[in-house]
Amino acid sequence: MNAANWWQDDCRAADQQVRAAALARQAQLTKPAGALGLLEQVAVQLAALQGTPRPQLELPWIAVFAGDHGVVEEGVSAYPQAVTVQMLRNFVGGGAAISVLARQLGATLEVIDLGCALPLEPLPGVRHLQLGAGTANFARMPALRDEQLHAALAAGRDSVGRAYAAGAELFIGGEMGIGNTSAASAVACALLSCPAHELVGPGTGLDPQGVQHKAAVIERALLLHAEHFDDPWQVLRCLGGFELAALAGAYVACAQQGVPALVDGFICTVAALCAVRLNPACREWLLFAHRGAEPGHRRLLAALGGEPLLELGLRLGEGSGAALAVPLLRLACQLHNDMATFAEAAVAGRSA
Ligand SMILES: Cc1cc2ncn([C@H]3O[C@H](COP(=O)(O)O)[C@@H](O)[C@H]3O)c2cc1C
Ligand SMILES: O=C(O)c1cccnc1
Repeated sequence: MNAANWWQDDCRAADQQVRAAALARQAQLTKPAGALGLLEQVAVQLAALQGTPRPQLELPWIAVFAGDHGVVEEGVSAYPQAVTVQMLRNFVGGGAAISVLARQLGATLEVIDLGCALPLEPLPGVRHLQLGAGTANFARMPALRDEQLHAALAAGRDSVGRAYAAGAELFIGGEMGIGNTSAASAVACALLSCPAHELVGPGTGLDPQGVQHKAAVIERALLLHAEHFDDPWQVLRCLGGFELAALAGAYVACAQQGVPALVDGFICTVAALCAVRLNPACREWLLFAHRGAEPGHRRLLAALGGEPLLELGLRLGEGSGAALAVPLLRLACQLHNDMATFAEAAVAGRSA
């Protein structure tokens, strides 16, 4: 193994003894067996991942990765590229959806600028890594250079390192980058061997004609880069983005460092698919927050065997859907930890 390819290093294993204890506890709680559905499963999974029979979710860590996309010159987004840097200011100004959600949750919000196309002044509270002035247009050439992909993957890993050091019990990745539903769709088509029209959707709000044009641009790019599609690293290099790669690196690092990750929307789920292709053992550390409105999200979740907690018609990104699922996960933990057992409450168990 190439030592530089840190993403191939071993992942931590969930604690199977704790899982068995957590499952046994669920069976003793005063409710019909299985009656809390997916909430039981996520509490047990969090217990096994956190290595404790009493899972906790006091400090979620939210990292929003931002980067621009050269493919926007093909006219694939309903919004102008300037929105990426403008939203970076909004994240730290406190007015973005994820800023509001992070405040309400008492979560740490870290904002990482990986490389925007438009000029951006240094912003207090933003980590500026400047991997380039956005990616290249993947409809014409590879989106990233090798060193940019290495740096983006490492940026995700390093954010997880800070989350771990801060004692965060959950990692949420978010993204910002006009055009990134195109990059995400292209990556997903390459990894799933799927034609563009089956995965591409409106993103920020293209009309049906716009979606058709976006699919045609992606189809052209798929033909251009097809020789690389058996290697997830090459797929990210040819079709990905700085923030997609950082998210993929973060998800692998979560599994290596032992921090459960809660995956957000369509874009994050594509990054999760990349992570699982780069290092299949990381799958166990991924929880899925929601199924969003972008039509390809359903297929992505199915490919990953991910069972989302929420379905709210979200199509925002930024990590917002994952943040919205945190109260539910917290309640799942509290139910698991604080409900009485049949014996404690003197309630009769199942008769047959
Ligand atoms: C104001 C605004 C805030 C956002 N926050 C997240 N996105 C989301 O929309 C973008 C992807 O959609 P597309 O591929 O169609 O450009 C990403 O930046 C994503 O995070 C936003 C988009 C806008 C316009
Ligand atoms: O689900 C997402 O991640 C998404 C969908 C549309 C626009 N931005 C993000």
